[in-house]
Amino acid sequence: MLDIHPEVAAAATEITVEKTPGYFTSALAPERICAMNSSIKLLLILRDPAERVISDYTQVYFNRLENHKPVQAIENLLVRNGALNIRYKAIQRSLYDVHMRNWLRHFPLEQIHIVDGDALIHDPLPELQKVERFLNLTPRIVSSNFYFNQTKGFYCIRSDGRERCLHESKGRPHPAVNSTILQQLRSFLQEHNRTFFRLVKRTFDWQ
Ligand SMILES: Nc1ncnc2c1ncn2[C@@H]1O[C@H](COP(=O)(O)OS(=O)(=O)O)[C@@H](OP(=O)(O)O)[C@H]1O
Repeated sequence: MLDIHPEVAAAATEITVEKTPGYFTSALAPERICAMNSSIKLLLILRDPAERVISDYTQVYFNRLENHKPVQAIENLLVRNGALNIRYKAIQRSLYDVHMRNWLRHFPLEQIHIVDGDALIHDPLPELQKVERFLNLTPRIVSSNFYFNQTKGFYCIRSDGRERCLHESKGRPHPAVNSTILQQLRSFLQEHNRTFFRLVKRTFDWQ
C-alpha cells in the first residue's frame, strides 16, 4: 500500500508518498490510517496471487541463505500432512479478498487505486499514467523514463540522467514448483480471487 499524505507535504506543489507493503495485510492499518486522514489516497499494487506466493517464498529463501539459516523447498511449505497448507504466511498474504474487505470497511473503493502489478512489470508506462491520473498530477511520465535492462530482465527507470533498478534482492529467478501442488494452490486461490473481483468491481488476468 502506498499512502499519500498531502497534509505533511513540504510545499503546496508537492505530495508525500509512503510505501509499506505490510499495510495491506495488517488488521490494524486501515482503521489507524483512516483516523489519521480519512481522505487519503491509497495505491495498492497487486500481482497474480499465486505468483506472489512464489515471489514471497523466493525472497525469504534468499534472505535465509544469506543469514546462514536452513531453507526448505517451497513444496514443503505449501503442503502439510498431504494437503495445501493454507496457514502458510505467504498464502495468507495472497488472500486479497480477506485483506481488501478490511480496507473497504474504512475507505470507499474510489479512494483506493489498484495497480495491476503484472502489467506494471511488462509495460510500466500505462500503469503509471493511471496512477498520475488517480493522483490528479500533471502528466510527466513518458516512455523514455523506462529502459529494458537485459541483465535484470526487467524495465528500470531513467530520469534526470540517472538510471535506477530495484534492489538486487528483487527479480531473482523463482523456483519451478511441482505442477500438481501449484495447481492446488491456484484452485484454492480461485474463489478468493473471484470474491476480490466482486469487491473491487474489476477483474485481473489471474486464473
Ligand atoms: N527492474 C526490476 N528489478 C527487479 N524486479 C523487478 C524490476 N521491475 C519489476 N520487477 C518485479 O518487481 C517485483 C518486486 O516487487 P516488490 O513489490 O517486492 O518490490 S519493492 O517492494 O517495490 O521493492 C519482482 O518480483 P520477484 O521477481 O518475485 O522478485 C519483479 O517481478
